[in-house]
Amino acid sequence: MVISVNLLEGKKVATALDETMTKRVQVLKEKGVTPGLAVILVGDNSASAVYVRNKKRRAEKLGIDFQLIHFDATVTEQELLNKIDELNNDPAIDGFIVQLPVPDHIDEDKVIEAISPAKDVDGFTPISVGNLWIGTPLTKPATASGILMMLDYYNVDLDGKNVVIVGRSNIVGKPTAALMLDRNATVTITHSHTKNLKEITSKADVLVVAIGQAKFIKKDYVKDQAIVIDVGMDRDENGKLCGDVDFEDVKDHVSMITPVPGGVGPMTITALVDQVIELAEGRANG
Ligand SMILES: Nc1nc(=O)c2c([nH]1)NC[C@@H]1CN(c3ccc(C(=O)N[C@@H](CCC(=O)O)C(=O)O)cc3)C=[N+]21
Repeated sequence: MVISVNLLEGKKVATALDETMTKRVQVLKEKGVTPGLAVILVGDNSASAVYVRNKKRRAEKLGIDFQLIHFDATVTEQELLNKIDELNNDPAIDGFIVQLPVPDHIDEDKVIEAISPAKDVDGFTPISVGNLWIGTPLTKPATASGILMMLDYYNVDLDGKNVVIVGRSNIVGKPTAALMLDRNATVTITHSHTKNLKEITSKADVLVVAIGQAKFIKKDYVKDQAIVIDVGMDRDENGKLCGDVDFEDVKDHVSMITPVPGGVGPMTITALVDQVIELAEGRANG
């Protein structure tokens, strides 16, 4: 008998959760409130364009007003800051994000700090990050939140589990650690200077990988029957989309694993639109 690997199918979970979210949007519309999401995209990064297109598709499917503000790569920092100020004060916009990365001549920290924490659906402003770490989140970073929504869907209990996160980015590694700590997991964050990485990752009950290196994690990094969450969006030697985990190498060794594509990516978008709907619900209820 061939036992096939248990996939954490983000794409299917996302579709299942869309139903409840669509209903929430309908209830809001009956109250005269349409959730509004804006995305600021700077330049022509082709990966960013794909992600933004996916966000637009999902938002519109749910009945959310979606506004794309696309600036040329040559936009000045001040023009970008002016647009952010405008969105901060636009009552039709419940939340917005500035798709990262921005071009080098623009100070990313300055841009993020200009976003009103009340509309920061990425959860990237210093106020949002502080609130996340003290356990009173205003908004939650979408990838981290999407990972938890997916684990909840599959009834994975994190309490007391050994979680190892590979990658310490502000967008994924750190916020995922914060949310999992809140679920009483024992969390270790590893990174490029970590010594004996393999020894640490192979003790993980749940291994989260977000480093942006194609197929970096092989079988010998993974504990038998571990749960593996692959946040990577990389290209393999043939230019095919793949993750940070060598799926074929580890798949017979793990209890559950996210595919790439179809895993964390769609859940990131689910978490983003969920956040926008939640803010709109706050607006509707005054
Ligand atoms: N301010 C900001 N917030 C973000 O949330 C943000 C960002 N900047 N910059 C880039 C990363 C990346 N990200 C993804 C979203 C959707 C997919 C997604 O839909 N992935 C599909 C396939 C995509 C494809 O076909 O290439 C999948 O995994 O099945 C992936 C990655 C959001 N990010």
